[in-house]
Amino acid sequence: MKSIIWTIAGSDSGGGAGIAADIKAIESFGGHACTIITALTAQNSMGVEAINAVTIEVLESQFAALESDMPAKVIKIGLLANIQQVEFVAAKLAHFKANWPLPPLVVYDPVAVASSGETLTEDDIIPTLKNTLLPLVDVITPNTQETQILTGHYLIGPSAVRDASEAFFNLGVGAAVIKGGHWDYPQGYCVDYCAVPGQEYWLGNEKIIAPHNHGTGCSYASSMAACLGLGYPLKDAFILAKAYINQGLKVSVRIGQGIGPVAHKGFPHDLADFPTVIEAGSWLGKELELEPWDRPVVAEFSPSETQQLGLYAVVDNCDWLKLCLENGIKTVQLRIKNSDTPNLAEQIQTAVALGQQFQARVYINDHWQLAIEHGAYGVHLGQEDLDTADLVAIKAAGLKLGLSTHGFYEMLRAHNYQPSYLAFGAIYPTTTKDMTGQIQGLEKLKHFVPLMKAYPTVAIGGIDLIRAPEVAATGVGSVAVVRAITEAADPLQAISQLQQAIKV
Ligand SMILES: Cc1ncc(COP(=O)(O)OP(=O)(O)O)c(N)n1
Ligand SMILES: Cc1nc(C(=O)O)sc1CCOP(=O)(O)O
Ligand SMILES: [Mg+2]
Repeated sequence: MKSIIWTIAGSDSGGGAGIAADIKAIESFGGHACTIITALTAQNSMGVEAINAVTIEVLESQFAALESDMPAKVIKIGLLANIQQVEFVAAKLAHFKANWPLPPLVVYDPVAVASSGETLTEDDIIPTLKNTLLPLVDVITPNTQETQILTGHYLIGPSAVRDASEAFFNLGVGAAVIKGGHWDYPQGYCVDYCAVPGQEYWLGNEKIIAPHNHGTGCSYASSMAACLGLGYPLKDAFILAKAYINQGLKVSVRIGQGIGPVAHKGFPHDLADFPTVIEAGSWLGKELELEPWDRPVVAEFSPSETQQLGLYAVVDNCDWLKLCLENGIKTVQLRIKNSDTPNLAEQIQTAVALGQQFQARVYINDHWQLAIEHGAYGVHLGQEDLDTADLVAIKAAGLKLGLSTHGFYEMLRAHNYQPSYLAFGAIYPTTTKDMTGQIQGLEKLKHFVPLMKAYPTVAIGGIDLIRAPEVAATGVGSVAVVRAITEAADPLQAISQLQQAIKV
């Protein structure tokens, strides 16, 4: 069933922002948009002529109709036209959060000031917002101006952005997404910030000069709401929303005599529309004073000689490794998770030699120092390893590098390093490793593969003989398995059947 997203917002008679933008963005991501209209604004591409707030009775009737039949997974809030509306909506949200079996997530785009500069609210709602609504908000998506109004922090640099997000947390907000569309820092770039207590994400891309940008704030917040409704983690919703807006800005056109609306072009499929994940050590990271600033982002690892890595066996000792190679598997990983394994170095040395003997691609998981020491073909690393491994040394030694990714954000982060292949996981639930909260499913894999078509791609996690054909049908270049081989009643038969099953 489609996930239901309510949008509580104003109607823009010009069709560019508010409810109109919200519906288009939510539907673009496959959500179902339900609407609770707070005001019938009279506006066009030139500006706002009237607000026309609805009464609390009209608001109540919309809530009642939806609550009895179509409860929301995510509630996105835009324009609240007056203090009574703020108080009423806050009371409703408090009730839903306390009483619904599945409490809704609340995404709030504080439309305190219209992009045209005209205020859309009838009175000073800021104190009421802070006291009643913000403590119920899971994700707030203000622009720089709205951030300044709500937190009192003037965004003169990265540390002020951090301070502002802290101020939101102190007001009871769960996560802050501060949009940098109006912020020219670094010059010529558009940098967005997302934070939950203890964790922050920065995204950036060259500023897209698009005069027709009406409705970007509403569309951004609705895209995030839709993605959260689909079960994407916050960091993935963040990157998808930004890609959606970039895509829309690039093709937006004039409608009317003034500022036209951002375009709505469906789920973002073009890598060129995705922002860069800003890492400490990159030039953008240095501009933003991200730490540690002295760990350079190393890119362009030795390219793979083929896009199709085929059946990829992930095993924990050299007996299995040899059996796989003897039976024709050309991509194998030695994955020994216990660093105290007494003969670890010996096993890695043997694995390297077996790879050479069978002219196969043998990757060493985790132990990159020993992999370099013993002249391995390649290493496979996880996202955490990117913060600690000596990537300069791995690249200098000419080793291939495979990187794990779990979702859009990690995929775009891995893309910064231009590894030899990208692995997407966990596609299905698995008992080999705790992947709670990181199961991607086939539908996401269908997005990952074409986005990253420049790389050899690998799917991993819970893949067996039955699932292998549908995984291979996504176009992924390799299917990686542990248990489908090591726990098979007849491993040799399993290898042969898996090889057949992934031929598309
Ligand atoms: C092909 C492939 N993909 C993903 C992984 C997982 O690697 P990582 O995230 O480093 O986790 P551990 O395997 O170290 O637990 C992999 N090993 N191989
Ligand atoms: C080692 C590993 N890494 C994963 C990831 O998603 O990064 S899933 C996984 C386990 C794969 O084992 P099986 O084929 O037995 O499900
Ligand atoms: Mg690892």
